[in-house]
Amino acid sequence: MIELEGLTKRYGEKVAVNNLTFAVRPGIVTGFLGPNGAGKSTTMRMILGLDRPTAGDVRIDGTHYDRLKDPLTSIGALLEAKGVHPGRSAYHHLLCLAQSNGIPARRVHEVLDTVGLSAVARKKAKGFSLGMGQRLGIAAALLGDPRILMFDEPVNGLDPEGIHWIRTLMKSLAAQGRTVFVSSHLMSEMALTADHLVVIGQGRLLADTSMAEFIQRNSRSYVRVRSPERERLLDVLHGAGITAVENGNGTLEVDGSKAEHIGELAARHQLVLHELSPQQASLEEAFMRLTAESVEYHAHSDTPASAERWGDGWKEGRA
Ligand SMILES: Nc1ncnc2c1ncn2[C@@H]1O[C@H](COP(=O)(O)OP(=O)(O)OP(=O)(O)O)[C@@H](O)[C@H]1O
Repeated sequence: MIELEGLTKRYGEKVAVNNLTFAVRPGIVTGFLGPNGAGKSTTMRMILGLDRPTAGDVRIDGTHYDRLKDPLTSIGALLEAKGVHPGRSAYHHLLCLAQSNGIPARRVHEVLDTVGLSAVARKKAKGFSLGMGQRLGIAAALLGDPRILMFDEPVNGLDPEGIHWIRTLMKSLAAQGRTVFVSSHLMSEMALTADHLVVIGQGRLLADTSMAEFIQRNSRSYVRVRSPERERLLDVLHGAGITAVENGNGTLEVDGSKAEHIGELAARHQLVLHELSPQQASLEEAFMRLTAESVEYHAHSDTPASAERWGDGWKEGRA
């Protein structure tokens, strides 16, 4: 478990991380989401003791990182492209890391196998593709067989096969009971990977919620209807107790009614329809709305947004 309490980091006037309090639990994948510059990397660096917090506290299974006996056996991390000596092979890079951390050499073979690099283990790292480099970074994170794993934007720049592989790996690590904390600025990616979400914007906590709840709150479905006889359509819908919202470009959005029902109603009144399409608001859209609100909110108030606010904010914004 990773526990943050009031974690804050300032760089001069800039507050990169602002009073973050949350816990990352074992057995699930927790997604750490926020737009570029939200403070994700800074938070992860503080968890690893690479940056000193200005205020607040962070603990790894109850202990500060710098007091962990064998850190690599407690927490493994993939931060931005690690400094691998270009002339060194994947095998030697991992072997050096293992030897300097008291980890048996057989683990090097095991992790090379896990990440699928065994066949190129003796090749020099300078010939590695971006995807191979990511796999090597992940192998290093797994080396100490840690209970906690942290990945900063692990799918950046990877091809679909690499993305799928990382997604599967994270889920299997969580299924083994490990704590998996992964950052991304893409909601669509997290929707497929994470069980739980922590969202930050401008260093502040915006949401700490299960993915199921996020989806339930934000996947609003509605029907888009367009007719050359818009006023008559509105009257017919109104007469049937259906509320339609005009969205400005001549189309209507209808909540709480199926497309079939609207189509049959229109046919009964001999109304021509040019469009009748069920729509689903995307999670990416909901995430952008949530984080955009944080910017606006930041300008007007000092109080952090609550988890409730973003759910309702989305609905209010659509009305
Ligand atoms: N060493 C530093 N000195 C000054 N400002 C910094 C430093 N490191 C980060 N910042 C600032 O702190 C804020 C948070 O940066 P951080 O890299 O943690 O965000 P992020 O969410 O990881 O973004 P990205 O997705 O772009 O990596 C940014 O405004 C950044 O410019």
